[in-house]
Amino acid sequence: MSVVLEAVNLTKDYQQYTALRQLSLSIHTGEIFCLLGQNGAGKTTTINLFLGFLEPTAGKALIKGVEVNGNDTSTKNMVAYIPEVVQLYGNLSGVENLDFFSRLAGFSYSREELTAFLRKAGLQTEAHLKRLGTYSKGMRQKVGIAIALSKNADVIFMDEPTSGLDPKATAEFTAICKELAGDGKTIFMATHDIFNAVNVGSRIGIMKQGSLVHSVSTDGISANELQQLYLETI
Ligand SMILES: Nc1ncnc2c1ncn2[C@@H]1O[C@H](COP(=O)(O)OP(=O)(O)OP(=O)(O)O)[C@@H](O)[C@H]1O
Repeated sequence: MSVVLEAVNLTKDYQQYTALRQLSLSIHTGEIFCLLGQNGAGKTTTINLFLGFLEPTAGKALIKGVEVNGNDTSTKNMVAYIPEVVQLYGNLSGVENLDFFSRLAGFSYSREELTAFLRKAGLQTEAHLKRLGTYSKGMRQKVGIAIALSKNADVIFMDEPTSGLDPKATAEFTAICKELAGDGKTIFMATHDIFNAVNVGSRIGIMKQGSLVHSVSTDGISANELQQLYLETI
């Protein structure tokens, strides 16, 4: 498996404060990496450095071997970002939102192709033509995933993807992530949801005050054991 995401001594300081301290990490194709840590541990900072929204103070972030540089779009084209609350147009339908955002990214798809992306993202066909304003949080998230698929992104970053989702929506989300990883997508999520991290993740990182303290495989680890490790760490 090839390395898709790499951080090499990646560091971000805000004046005197170090939000991310010498992160070194390699994530391979098809991995689902879940980053845990208390509020302020540096999870969003890590994602923003990979997305090129922030400039590192030291070290580098690479995507498929290409160094992330805020002024260069080459790595931006390889990634998609799904924020905690997916911002879409409430007056447009799911398919219209997808059409709009995929065009913005430079793609033009037929109606059949758009609905195929929505179905792949788990959105039921009956919902495709309904106004976004009527969608639940989980449904909006599925449109976010469909947008990521339509951009042909190799890596999908997610911030708090299961916060506020009910157990059924969380289970659906987990199944979709696993399917995408099986198709060769790489997923990096920041989360507080230990139980779901064990369920969905192939590897878990635990951050404390800007440092990655643990990076463990989920093979053979229970949610209770991970919770114990988390509590001992933070
Ligand atoms: N623009 C900024 N200026 C100064 N400090 C900042 C700035 N952005 C983030 N920080 C600080 O950097 C630290 C890491 O923040 P970050 O958002 O990465 O944490 P997080 O782990 O994502 O937290 P949460 O779980 O609350 O989202 C925090 O202490 C935060 O206050």
